[in-house]
Amino acid sequence: MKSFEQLYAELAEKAATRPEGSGTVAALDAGVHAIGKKIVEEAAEVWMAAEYQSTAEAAEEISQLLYHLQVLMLAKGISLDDVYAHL
Ligand SMILES: N=c1c2ncn([C@@H]3O[C@H](COP(=O)(O)OP(=O)(O)OP(=O)(O)O)[C@@H](O)[C@H]3O)c2ncn1[C@@H]1O[C@H](COP(=O)(O)O)[C@@H](O)[C@H]1O
Repeated sequence: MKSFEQLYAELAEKAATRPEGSGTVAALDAGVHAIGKKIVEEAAEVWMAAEYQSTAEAAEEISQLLYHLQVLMLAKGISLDDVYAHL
């Protein structure tokens, strides 16, 4: 289990070191357009899970949406504090 901050730090490290086989590196290389499409797809899966699936399944979909949002943040150079400033 990891926190939102821990995941962001891990993904930032992946982006910097570009380890072989990293899905995050592949997503960043695919670019903002592809990441954005993934976010929309995952958001729809969150919605569907919340309406028709279990609480645990909805939580898993939410975790995937948060992951892809963080990938977009990294692709755009947006820090956690940049986002937290608006919360
Ligand atoms: N938390 C996540 C995470 N959540 C979601 N995903 C990605 O989102 C996909 C989930 O999408 P779906 O369930 O819709 O499955 P899918 O449509 O079949 O997926 P794709 O065909 O698009 O790959 C997964 O296949 C992963 O590619 C994640 N990929 C990585 N992480 C974590 O990110 C860290 C770095 O990962 P790597 O960069 O791969 O090393 C690790 O700690 C991972 O646990």
